Amino acid sequence: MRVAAVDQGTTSTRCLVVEDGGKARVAASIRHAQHHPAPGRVEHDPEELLQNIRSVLDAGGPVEAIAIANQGESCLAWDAKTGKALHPVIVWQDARTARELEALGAAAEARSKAVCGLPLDPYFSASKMAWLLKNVPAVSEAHSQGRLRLGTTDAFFLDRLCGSFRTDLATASRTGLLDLAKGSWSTEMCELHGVPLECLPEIAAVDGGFGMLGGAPVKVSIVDQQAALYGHGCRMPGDCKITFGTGAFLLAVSGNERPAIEGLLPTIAWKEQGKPAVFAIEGGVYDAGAALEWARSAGFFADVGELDAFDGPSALSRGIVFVPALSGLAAPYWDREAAPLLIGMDHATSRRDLARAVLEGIAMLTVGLIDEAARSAGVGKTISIDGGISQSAYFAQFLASASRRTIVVPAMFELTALGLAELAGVDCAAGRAIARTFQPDNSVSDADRRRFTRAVERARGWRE
Ligand SMILES: O=P(O)(O)OC[C@H](O)CO
Repeated sequence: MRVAAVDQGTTSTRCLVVEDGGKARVAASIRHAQHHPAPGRVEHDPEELLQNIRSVLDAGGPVEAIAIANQGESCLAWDAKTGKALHPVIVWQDARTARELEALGAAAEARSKAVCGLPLDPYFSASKMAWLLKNVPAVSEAHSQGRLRLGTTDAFFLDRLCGSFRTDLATASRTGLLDLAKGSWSTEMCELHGVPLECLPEIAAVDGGFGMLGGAPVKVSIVDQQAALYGHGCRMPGDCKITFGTGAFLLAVSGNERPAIEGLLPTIAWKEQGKPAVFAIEGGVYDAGAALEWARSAGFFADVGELDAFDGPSALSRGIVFVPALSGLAAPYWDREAAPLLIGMDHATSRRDLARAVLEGIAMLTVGLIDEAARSAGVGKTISIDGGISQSAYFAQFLASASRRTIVVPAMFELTALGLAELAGVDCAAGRAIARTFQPDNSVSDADRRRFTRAVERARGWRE
């Protein structure tokens, strides 16, 4: 079978054509514009994303099936009659609704955690959809005329491309509106946020079938992180992956019951037709690749090749610490007021020390996620990682040593696409070879770990 696996992510839209045996080729990859209309706001042009999906699929040529991954919590409003978007996509990184959520108070947050497993953070779609209704006249007008559709980007793409106004259970679990126990939209959460339930898409299994596109069925639709979890081959409770993209996202399979956890989040890993939903625990670092991009623009390094190896003891062990809280701190802190912190330099500190501190800071925030995951639900001794930063041998070794776990890097770079193809029925087992393995050594001490924790405490609440 030949499947076009489309990864519509935060920064680009990619299409890989994957065949049985896991043989994959990148057909096309197109970057799209990031719009920052005001501080803390991040938007995408929905028509640009749609056009990019069409273009990368065209480049892929004829296939027997299509599978699409979406960028998670990013969402928008559109007109049911014309299909026209009524506002740009509000991207998952966008924090414009922080105040509104704070005003909802602690009792509301406790209900949100109980019903959908998520805190009241602007990261999730619910408050973004509410913002659209309250602040965009075209959206409230469409609502009063019964023409409004609200959804994550997948529902918009599928509606426009295949005439199928649907989302899947895994993506729905990222909105803050899903009743995790029932697997359906929660009336209580919709009322809490002021999101009209009747404007939301129907919820399907990830392989529920989403209509036809260019003569091929869209067999699979799912969040990119969950697709990557599947692509890493994680199936059993404790199997864990971390993807280092714009942010860093840890997911660990937890089984068929909602995991009882604190700090990290229960989420749906996937739900295949005729099978029970599989749960995962999830934790994110808002800025991973994004922090590295910032470090590059600040002149800490010029080329990623410079980040593969460093001499001598870590920056952290020498007291030079970077906390990459450019967008605040996500799990387990949920602190949008945290700010980036770079501390511990002296007259001898070099540009290279700073670049190294940035890498180590990203790794240390991720170690915090691993520790939390291990505390609450269990994480195996081996963790599989992917994404841009995973290619730095220094980073992977540091992560292994700091987390006290074996870190493996698969040979296949495109794990999201691999997961999509597998969910669509392509046999990819042969494509899942491990390229590199990093065993923990004693280069990161308990004192180093405590030092980083102290730096995080200093970074918190700065933007108050
Ligand atoms: O598009 P990515 O790869 O940056 O992933 C986005 C995440 O799903 C956001 O939660």
